[in-house]
Amino acid sequence: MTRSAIAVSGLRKAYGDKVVLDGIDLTVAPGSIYSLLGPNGAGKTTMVNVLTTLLKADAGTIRVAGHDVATATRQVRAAIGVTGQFAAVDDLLSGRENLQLMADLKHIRSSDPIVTRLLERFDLVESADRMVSTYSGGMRRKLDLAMTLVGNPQIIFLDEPTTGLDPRSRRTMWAIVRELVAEGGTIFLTTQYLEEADQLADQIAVLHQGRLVAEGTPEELKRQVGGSHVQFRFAEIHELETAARLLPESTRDDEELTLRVPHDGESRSLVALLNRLDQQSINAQEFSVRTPDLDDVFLALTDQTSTKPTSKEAIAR
Ligand SMILES: Nc1ncnc2c1ncn2[C@@H]1O[C@H](COP(=O)(O)OP(=O)(O)OP(=O)(O)O)[C@@H](O)[C@H]1O
Repeated sequence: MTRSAIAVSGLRKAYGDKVVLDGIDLTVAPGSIYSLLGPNGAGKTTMVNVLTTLLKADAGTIRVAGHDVATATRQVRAAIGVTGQFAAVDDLLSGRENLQLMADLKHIRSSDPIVTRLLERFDLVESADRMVSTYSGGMRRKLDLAMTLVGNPQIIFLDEPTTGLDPRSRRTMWAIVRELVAEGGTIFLTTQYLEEADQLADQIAVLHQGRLVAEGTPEELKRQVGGSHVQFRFAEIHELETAARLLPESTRDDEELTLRVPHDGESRSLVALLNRLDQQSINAQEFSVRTPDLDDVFLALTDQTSTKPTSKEAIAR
């Protein structure tokens, strides 16, 4: 059996009487991307800090790269790289100097070729000798990740690596993350962006109120909230009532005047459905066909049913 890159059992962590992680079990397969998804304050950074030896757990067994984080801190640190939300980058040094400093900290001799390769890889050659204070947010994130890769860590922790980045920089970052995994690395990624987890992760875990409320592949999680459906909105309650009687498989929302009808996603059955309504002279003010996305999963799991996030990507706080 292949050894897990990360194996966590019964992890608990509280700050005073505030329990942040309340019995977490998870395993991460080598060479995969595992995404821990949760809104602000869910405990994602706390989890990363425990797994990367920066913070002691109150209870539980945690092995990273086969080493116990409580007793083999040095071995764990040698096997991992961590890119934090607040970059460890020094603003008053150039990009090249930051990378060199990291190589020195890791006691890497003759680091020049390594630094040059990383600058090339992250498209930072032109700005390599400029002070980091002049870099854009996207460039800083790339430099931060480049610094994490100094010393070729087996397991890379990315704590919200794209928060605050524009869509183009976010996509560049995703491409880099995919490359790292293609090269055999293991990624533990925290994010509050559903789209990011959907795009990148092999396994997603949803963290809510200290517990993992769901775990699975993006497809498995989407399946949990059911299949596609058509949603109709009516102008009058009597139209909703007539439509609901006609379509007993539907679920209705009297306040919103909407009706949700399960649907197989095919155009022919959509036409048949619309015809059934039309034959009874029922006219919906609007309708939409929806396949479940991770927004639905998150809202269903955490019971935040009142409002849908305005951006498809972001989970509402
Ligand atoms: N050192 C600390 N002392 C007390 N409470 C803390 C400490 N660090 C974090 N917390 C609290 O623990 C909870 C989890 O915080 P954490 O930073 O792990 O969440 P997060 O999911 O990473 O959030 P974000 O997305 O906002 O970074 C929050 O309520 C936070 O206020």
